[in-house]
Amino acid sequence: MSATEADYIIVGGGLTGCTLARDQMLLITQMLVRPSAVLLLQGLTWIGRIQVFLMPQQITEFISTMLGKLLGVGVLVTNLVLCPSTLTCYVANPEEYLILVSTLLILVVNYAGWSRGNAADYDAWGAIVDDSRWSYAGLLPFFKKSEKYFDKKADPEQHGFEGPIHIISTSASDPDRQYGLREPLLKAWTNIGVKYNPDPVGSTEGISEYLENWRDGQRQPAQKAYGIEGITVITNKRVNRIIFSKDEEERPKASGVQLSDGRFIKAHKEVILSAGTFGTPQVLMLSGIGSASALSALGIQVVHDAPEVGQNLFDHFAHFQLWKVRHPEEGLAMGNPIWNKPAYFKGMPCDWVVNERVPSNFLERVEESTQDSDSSLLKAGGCHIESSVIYAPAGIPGLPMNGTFISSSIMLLLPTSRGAVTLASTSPSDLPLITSNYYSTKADVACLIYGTRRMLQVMLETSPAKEYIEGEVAPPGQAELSPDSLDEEIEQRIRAVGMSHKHAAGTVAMGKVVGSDLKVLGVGGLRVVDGSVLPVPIGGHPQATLYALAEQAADIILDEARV
Ligand SMILES: Cc1cc2nc3c(=O)[nH]c(=O)nc-3n(C[C@H](O)[C@H](O)[C@H](O)COP(=O)(O)OP(=O)(O)OC[C@H]3O[C@@H](n4cnc5c(N)ncnc54)[C@H](O)[C@@H]3O)c2cc1C
Repeated sequence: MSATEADYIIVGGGLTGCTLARDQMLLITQMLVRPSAVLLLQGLTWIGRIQVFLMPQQITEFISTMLGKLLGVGVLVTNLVLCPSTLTCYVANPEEYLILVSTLLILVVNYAGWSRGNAADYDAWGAIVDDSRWSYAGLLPFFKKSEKYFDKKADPEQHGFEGPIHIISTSASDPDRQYGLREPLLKAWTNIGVKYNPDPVGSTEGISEYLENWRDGQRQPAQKAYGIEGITVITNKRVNRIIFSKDEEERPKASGVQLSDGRFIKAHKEVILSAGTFGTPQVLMLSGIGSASALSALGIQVVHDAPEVGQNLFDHFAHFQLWKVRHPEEGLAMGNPIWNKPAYFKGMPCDWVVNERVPSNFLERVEESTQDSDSSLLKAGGCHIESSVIYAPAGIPGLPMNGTFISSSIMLLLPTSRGAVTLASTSPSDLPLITSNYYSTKADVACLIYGTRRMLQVMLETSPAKEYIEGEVAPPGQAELSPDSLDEEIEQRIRAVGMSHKHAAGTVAMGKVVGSDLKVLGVGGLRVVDGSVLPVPIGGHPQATLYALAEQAADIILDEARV
């Protein structure tokens, strides 16, 4: 087949798109239409541009330094625009991001943090869509299929050892990767009552080693892990819209896509959208699938009235804090000469992840005072807060990387706030509008205050961590926080500096816009396989879940194709 037709067209070559493509290549000819979420780096004075939607301006300095250290090159991250109303960032001009130069190093922007959600989170998903394939037990074979877990003694009922994604812990990655705050932090968290959890699968509660998908000392993006050799790939072209014809019953059926250069690519079997939480609803709406009244108001011909397209946006909203260490000469933080060891850059400078449930008496108070429609999720048995300490001033602009500062992240695992993605205009090159609504429910406010107070207690009041921490460094214009700060003071701080953890999902929710077989309801020949289909938040970093989602999707599609 030529590049004007394919059996299956996958729109979007990000995490799920690459996974899906590889899984099906034995059976079908495919096309991956891919404007590529990559950073391109070259030489010493290189300029990189980021195409992803979600990079917060505040962390570009950290990323630049980290990448520069990792790769031994100078890195300048440019072209980012902060959209204040949404707490989300875009590149200024997504059409412009690919500057092709001779020797390119391609790097996907994703920190590689790896964790599954709690079993209860997936069980809630399976129950909502009434399909056990999306429960924890239903997804487990696909978690295992995707991973190559580093610890051969780990439970084979829970882990895979032959998959493409290499998972490794901080301590196993290199015997020389011994960060100075590792033991003090472990002891402090256990002294405050958190249990050590050696393998956070099924139940994620407790303190566990930080896990990452790195292979042989290098970050492992989806297209490298799965390999897209042999697949027809069109890069640097956006899909403007899906083209519909009619099936035998006169229902709309996706018959191909139109690219930004005007070309039409025909799909003999299916169009599969893997354009992500913002891209997928945008393409659907531009193609006439969305709220009929909103589409008509823009003059877009309605193919199927689906008011839920773009709704249900959620993210792991987070509060980052900065801390000054007492003994910078001991090499506790990035910037000290000790950090010239290559081992220290075999992943994120972090040892532990702490997953906690907010106590039930506290939650009951929240639930009594809240009207949130899905605060029931909080009761389901999952964890509500993830805390971690990073041995560098991540997320805070303007601070020197001189071995003096570290940072912490407190992340809402099961947010109850919901936002929306809508069209800004009928032009596919205009970015969609994002109304994040992050941190807008009482439950979210209460859970993040609880998590922030826990972090303050660990860092400032609990041995041995407190012996290493001189104090919190307040952002400009803000007062320092302490474990005794009032709830209102902590809330005010979070509202001033809180930000997305870049885990947005949910805008094409399963059960509302797509069925549990991932087919878009109301039309034929069209599926969605990406983070947008999650109906509810999952209390882990999304990668592990999305690889499993794409693996299961590939099975569903292959099974149907075999009939
Ligand atoms: C800075 C950052 C750090 C992160 N760190 C972590 C982490 O440490 N751990 C973790 O688990 N998760 C992390 N994530 C989240 C994780 O990367 C995402 O959840 C995941 O990539 C989502 O996968 P996806 O396939 O749904 O979408 P994506 O991977 O975003 O892929 C969507 C693709 O579609 C393309 N596209 C969009 N619109 C169109 C169109 N119209 N035509 C053609 N192509 C289109 C995009 O260019 C992109 O390549 C991070 C995200 C960011 C941004």
